[in-house]
Amino acid sequence: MNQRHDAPTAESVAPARLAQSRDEGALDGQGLVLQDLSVLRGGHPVLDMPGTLRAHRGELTALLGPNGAGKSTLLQTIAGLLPASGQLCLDGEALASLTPRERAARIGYLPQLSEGGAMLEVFESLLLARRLAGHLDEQANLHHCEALVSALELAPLASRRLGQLSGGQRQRVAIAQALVREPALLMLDEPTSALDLHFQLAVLDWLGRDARDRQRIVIVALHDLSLAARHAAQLWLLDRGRLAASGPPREVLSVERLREVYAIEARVDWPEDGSPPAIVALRAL
Ligand SMILES: Nc1ncnc2c1ncn2[C@@H]1O[C@H](COP(=O)(O)OP(=O)(O)OP(=O)(O)O)[C@@H](O)[C@H]1O
Repeated sequence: MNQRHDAPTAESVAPARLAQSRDEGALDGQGLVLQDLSVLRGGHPVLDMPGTLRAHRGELTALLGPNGAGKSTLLQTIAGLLPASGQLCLDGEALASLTPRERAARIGYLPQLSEGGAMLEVFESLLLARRLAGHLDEQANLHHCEALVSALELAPLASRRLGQLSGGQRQRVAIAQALVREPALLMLDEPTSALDLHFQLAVLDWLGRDARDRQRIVIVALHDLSLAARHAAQLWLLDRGRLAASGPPREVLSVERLREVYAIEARVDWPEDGSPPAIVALRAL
């Protein structure tokens, strides 16, 4: 197997040659800013991201990279679940200075696998998630949950218990549970992994629209490059714990870069008529 797909090691996590240049050095201002971030797991370096990276309000940012590249580690670090060195600022405020309660109110994080609450009904679970996030106006809560149920096509499931749902249905409810809290920063780790083609498109459409309408920062870890290219305003591409590239999809997703990072031969089509891009993996190298 190609060495590129090996887990990062102390040797492979060298300082990234390509540091993000947008907003270099700016920790203030709107959005999420990461600066000189590095993370150890089990005593080994798994993320090393020198430079400054910003996720903007109102935009969907897709986090890409092969297995073991560090996507979940990065999201867990931003969520405050892993210690890191470097700076993390949300709308100009250091995340480290927030209390756990403040952090929980402002940051929503949906892990790759989320279980629990099997006996709760879908609608009840949304109301509970919203109340736990500190939204106490019951009328507004009902209204908000109903709107979300409709938007994510959950109405037929509203009174079903979570434990009785299929994997894809459960995943859609988990996305709704994260959204219903209305965090300023929403991070979802592979939220479309169990969804059929209709819901992959519908959910990402909705997340993009929600980011724009509510000026939310949304970061989504994805493996599907076509989905990322179609829905994200910018991409962060990780490779063995380093930032290989960041920027608009058309700049990041070149045939050469996919060969280098994913060890694949790919076809990358950006239709001139503005229709969605198609990225097809042709062969593993
Ligand atoms: N609990 C842990 N303890 C020690 N090392 C870990 C732990 N979890 C992950 N790692 C290591 O951290 C590195 C990054 O893993 P991470 O889960 O962030 O990758 P990923 O990009 O999300 O991968 P995938 O696409 O497979 O989900 C890998 O080398 C992995 O082996």
